[in-house]
Amino acid sequence: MIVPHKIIGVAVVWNDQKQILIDRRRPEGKLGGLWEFPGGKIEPGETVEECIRREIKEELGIEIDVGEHLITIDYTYPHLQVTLTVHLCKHLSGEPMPIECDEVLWVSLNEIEQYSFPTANTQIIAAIKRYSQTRS
Ligand SMILES: Nc1nc2c([nH]c(=O)n2[C@H]2C[C@H](O)[C@@H](COP(=O)(O)OP(=O)(O)OP(=O)(O)O)O2)c(=O)[nH]1
Ligand SMILES: [Mg+2]
Repeated sequence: MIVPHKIIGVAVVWNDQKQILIDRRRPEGKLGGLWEFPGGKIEPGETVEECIRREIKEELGIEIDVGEHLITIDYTYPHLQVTLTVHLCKHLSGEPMPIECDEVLWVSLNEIEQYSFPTANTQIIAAIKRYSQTRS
């Protein structure tokens, strides 16, 4: 069966306390109620970096600095194929607000396992852990 393919820019946003921003998807729909890293579909003519900066402003009302590419994940759910292009980002200003989601939260890398993410995110979280080990 052919499923739709979405290309998504995804932000791993760090603050000065070495916490990461996660948001909870609205309860309705596929993957409802799960936590994710903020992001969304790349629009025509937009770079991944531009997409990520725009989506984070739209969804959470904050300004970020979009930094280096962390990992790209291709994953196929029963209903959808996603390509998640993940960048490491730095929080610049603004208090995150749940504009298009249910909840937003700053979490430490140690706490992140306590939250339920879509299956594709397992690889993202592993990559964040590898990255933070090489840095410390
Ligand atoms: N933003 C984000 N999306 C993720 C993650 N993991 C994951 O599987 N996804 C999937 C869920 C969605 O199907 C897709 C993101 O698409 P989207 O944000 O543009 O669209 P959506 O499903 O929330 O809703 P819509 O705008 O299409 O109505 O990628 C993640 O960590 N962050
Ligand atoms: Mg989204």
